[in-house]
Amino acid sequence: MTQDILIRVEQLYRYYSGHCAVKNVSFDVRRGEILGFLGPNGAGKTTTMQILAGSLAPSSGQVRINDFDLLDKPKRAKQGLGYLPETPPLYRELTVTEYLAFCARLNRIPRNQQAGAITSAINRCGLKEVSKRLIGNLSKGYQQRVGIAQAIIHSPSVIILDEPTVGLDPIQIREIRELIRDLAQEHSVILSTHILPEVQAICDRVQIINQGKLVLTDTIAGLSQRMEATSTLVRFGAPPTADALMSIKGVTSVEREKDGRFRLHSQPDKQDPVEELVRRAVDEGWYLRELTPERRTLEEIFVAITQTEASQESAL
Ligand SMILES: Nc1ncnc2c1ncn2[C@@H]1O[C@H](COP(=O)(O)OP(=O)(O)OP(=O)(O)O)[C@@H](O)[C@H]1O
Repeated sequence: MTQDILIRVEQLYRYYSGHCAVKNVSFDVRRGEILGFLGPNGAGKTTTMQILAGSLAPSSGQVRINDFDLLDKPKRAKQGLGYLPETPPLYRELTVTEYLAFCARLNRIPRNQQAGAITSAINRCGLKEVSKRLIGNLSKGYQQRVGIAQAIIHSPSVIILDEPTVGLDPIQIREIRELIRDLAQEHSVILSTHILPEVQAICDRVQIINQGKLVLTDTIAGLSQRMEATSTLVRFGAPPTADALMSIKGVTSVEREKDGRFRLHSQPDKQDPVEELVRRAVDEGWYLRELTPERRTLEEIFVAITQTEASQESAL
């Protein structure tokens, strides 16, 4: 395992009494990256994250963290990992500092380094003003920060955040996303979420899991490419016939909208019809008034990928 690969997951399976929740999942997490682990509810994200965190045993497969096998050397492997579960493990009756002191001991931070580790986690997670308050009295956004502080207290090389913005208001969501980006300067991050724009906003790379299987691994740039326009809305002063539009190279189908506009479909990896469209509109006097490329949303790509998988499965 090279120094740049912090986590290596190989052929992971997890069964719950006959039901296969994670099927043959393999991936790496590299130094310095924020990896988005994206999937709908019930896809197998939490199960995978729990296995990585060492709180759930896999049915088969291997997880190595900083080159330590999670099953053979659990203590050494877990030292390299911080975990914020979907429901943060908080003690509401403790103050923030008391709770983090408890977490520092749990993580076996040497006694003479505990105070420094607590102060650093408090500062990095923006908890200074609430450090003496009871956790139970904090807002959900601050409670989530405390959850993140416990995940980083032992300076792990990778942190796993499972749905860290669920249940937060829009301002808290923005703040937590900023915090994650800040943390990524020192830690690699696995961000497990079902929120597509969250992955786009924060991550470098994305993996999509559906029904326990990884169905896509790509960079965010690659994902953007998949979102490139496959249709163009056009409006003309003197509209041509649909047949004339169909004759443009690259156009695969033409739809007429109720408001008189046309939607021209094309294929992303084939000839782009726009240049010829503009030239013909000028040459043939169609008076082009509007030309709007329509990008595929991440949702559409997600649905397309997951539906293709589902139809392939049902065909077997
Ligand atoms: N303890 C369990 N016993 C039985 N089945 C389980 C258990 N935990 C999860 N499952 C099932 O395994 C599958 C994957 O669940 P998992 O919680 O990993 O998905 P998820 O992607 O995290 O979804 P969510 O975002 O809803 O938590 C689901 O079908 C779920 O019902």
